[in-house]
Amino acid sequence: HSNREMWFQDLFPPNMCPINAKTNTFYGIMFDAGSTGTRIHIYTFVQKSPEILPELEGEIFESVKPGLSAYADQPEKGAESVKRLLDMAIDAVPPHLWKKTPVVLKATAGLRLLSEEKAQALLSEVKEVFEESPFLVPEDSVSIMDGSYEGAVLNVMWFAGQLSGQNQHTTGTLDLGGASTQITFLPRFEETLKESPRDFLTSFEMFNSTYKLYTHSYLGFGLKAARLATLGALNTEVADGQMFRSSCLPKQLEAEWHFGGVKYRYGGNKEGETGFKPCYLEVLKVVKGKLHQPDEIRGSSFYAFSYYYDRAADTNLIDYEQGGVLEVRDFERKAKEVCDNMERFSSASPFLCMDLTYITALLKEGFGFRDNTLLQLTKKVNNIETSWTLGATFHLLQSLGITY
Ligand SMILES: Nc1nc2c(ncn2[C@@H]2O[C@H](COP(=O)(O)OP(=O)(O)O)[C@@H](O)[C@H]2O)c(=O)[nH]1
Ligand SMILES: [Ca+2]
Repeated sequence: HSNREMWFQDLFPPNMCPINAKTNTFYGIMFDAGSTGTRIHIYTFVQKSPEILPELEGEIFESVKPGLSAYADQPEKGAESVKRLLDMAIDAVPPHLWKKTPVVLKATAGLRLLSEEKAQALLSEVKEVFEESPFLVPEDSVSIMDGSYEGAVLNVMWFAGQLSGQNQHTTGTLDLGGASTQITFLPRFEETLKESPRDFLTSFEMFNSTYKLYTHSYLGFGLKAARLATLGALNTEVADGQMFRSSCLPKQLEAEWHFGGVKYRYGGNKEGETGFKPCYLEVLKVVKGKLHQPDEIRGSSFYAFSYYYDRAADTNLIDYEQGGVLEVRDFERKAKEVCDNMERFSSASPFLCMDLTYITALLKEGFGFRDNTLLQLTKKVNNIETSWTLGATFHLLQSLGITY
């Protein structure tokens, strides 16, 4: 279908062809440079007339691991991983639209955790790759994204009903990345606006509407950063051969782990305690009192993405393809099951107990959700990855005047 359309457009420029007179097809290329991987999203939009919003027609998605921050000391190699993904766009976008197709990379928490100097070196190598490509390179095309923007574009997408259809009961979105975590919702009560820190509230314009949002990104509270925090290894100088131990890990375990360009040695409590109870106490130190708890969300339901989804799927709480609906207490039940029977889960990641326990503590003690708060776990809707990248691309196309 799309091949025919391209053939058609090449022969008859849209403005000369009566059938096509009002149909406008355009593309947007958005890179998500996350802490654990780099992903390219190539979106196709179709706008049938100036009065209605463009529709998302399709997406091409590809990803590579590790993320850019793993190339902290080899920025050129990092940029190379971006170039390989960008080559896909050369094939995906028809040549006559290259110059009108913007390419943007937004880095999230992984780069925020690097030194300014190393992060900038990576970004400028990537910028060079973009400049050498045939695509439109807007100003600020390569940057570290503001955490609240990340939350906003993810949430607004859902509210605009572009993807989700009508779901009036779900108030907001939760995203759990490797290095940071976001919470975003549309406040319903005046009280929430009054008692929230000022920088947690933002106005956001999209789809010709203004949304007043509560949104915050907690840096260092992503799943992988939380592992380090639980081990006591986050933001510390790691001495050579230093060993970090936790009751959340299998007793006999001793291993190595690379994150953000640093090598960590970690292991279980050989002699001491292991299991859910001591683990929960360890993890609690990481979250307790560290997050703002808006009253009105305690019993609301939320969409939950990324590692919430991945860990729920890993432990069969939801179907890997379909997703599902869970209560907060389901994560706790599963955390107990895994932590109190670590031998039985030895084929899974050694961090499974810690991850599930962290998710439980983050939801209950961090955000203050109730045991029966509903979480809607979703990965794809109509075959489109649910990601902030779609909202950000839409926003970008609007600001460049590429849509009508
Ligand atoms: N559905 C979906 N999940 C994604 C996508 N990109 C990343 N993720 C998830 O995001 C998590 C990793 O977070 P990451 O983005 O690397 O770290 P961050 O920089 O802290 O946000 C994992 O759970 C991934 O499965 C995507 O395009 N679609
Ligand atoms: Ca992310």
